[in-house]
Amino acid sequence: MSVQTQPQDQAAASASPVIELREVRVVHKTRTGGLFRPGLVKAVDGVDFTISRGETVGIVGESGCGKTTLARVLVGLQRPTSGEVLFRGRPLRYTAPERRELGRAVSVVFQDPATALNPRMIVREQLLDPLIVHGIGTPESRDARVRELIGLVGLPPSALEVLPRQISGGQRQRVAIARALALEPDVIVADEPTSALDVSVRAQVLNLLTDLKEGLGLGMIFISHDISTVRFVADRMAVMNAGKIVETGPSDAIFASPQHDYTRTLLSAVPTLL
Ligand SMILES: Nc1ncnc2c1ncn2[C@@H]1O[C@H](COP(=O)(O)OP(=O)(O)OP(=O)(O)O)[C@@H](O)[C@H]1O
Repeated sequence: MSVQTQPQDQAAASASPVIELREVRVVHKTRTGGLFRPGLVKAVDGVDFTISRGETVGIVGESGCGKTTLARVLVGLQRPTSGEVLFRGRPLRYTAPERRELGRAVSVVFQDPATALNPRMIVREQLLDPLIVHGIGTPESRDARVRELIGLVGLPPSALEVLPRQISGGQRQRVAIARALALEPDVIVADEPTSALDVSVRAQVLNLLTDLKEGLGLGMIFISHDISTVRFVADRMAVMNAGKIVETGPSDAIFASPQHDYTRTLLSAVPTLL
């Protein structure tokens, strides 16, 4: 099943897809098959998926359904076992220059900012790092960009001078988001970006992500096990179960009238106020 662009996403419809997956499968080898006999897990099982600038698509499914493996395919960290990945319309061959270009165009925000950031580098260095690695700008323009980035995520310039452990979990995730924006990506993949945070700061980080993608016209793939959070962020969602996308459509329509049994199960776990 593919995730199609809706009429309300006119701008996105006219933009060409940044990433397109066609019948993508990823099979992992595991050690659980028995002695001398590795088992195989179909983590992603025949997924079609498209994302363009300006579009937000949520991916929802319970733990182990293949969301993170799919995210890794989307950012080029995982090669599919079969199927095709198109990057800006061309089949990805995973050459070093292509991976570099993909790394610039599609960035990722992971669940836990504590592991995404280097504990020994101050925030300024963490934000400068991608700019230096990609040879972008002069020392002066990089400094200006770093100040701009920290402002974009709602932190004061003084936050540039601290180590990750000197700020809160929510502030660390803001730094991770700033880092993900450093190379002006077309698409951000946010993989459970609020799951490791205190409940009290989750909404702030979600609001920041939605404001940024609207302000910057980014594409966003928002991944979560929580269907209510996905609905809050994404106009459209893809429901994933056992490696397959079993249902896709506007988030409100899926809430109002789920078509697949698995989606109904996810919705039955959503608390209501009545
Ligand atoms: N590197 C790996 N080697 C072997 N099996 C793996 C590997 N990565 C994932 N798997 C297995 O593939 C399946 C999908 O895992 P994946 O992490 O993509 O799902 P997920 O929906 O993101 O789950 P979670 O939210 O728990 O991370 C699971 O059965 C998992 O155990």
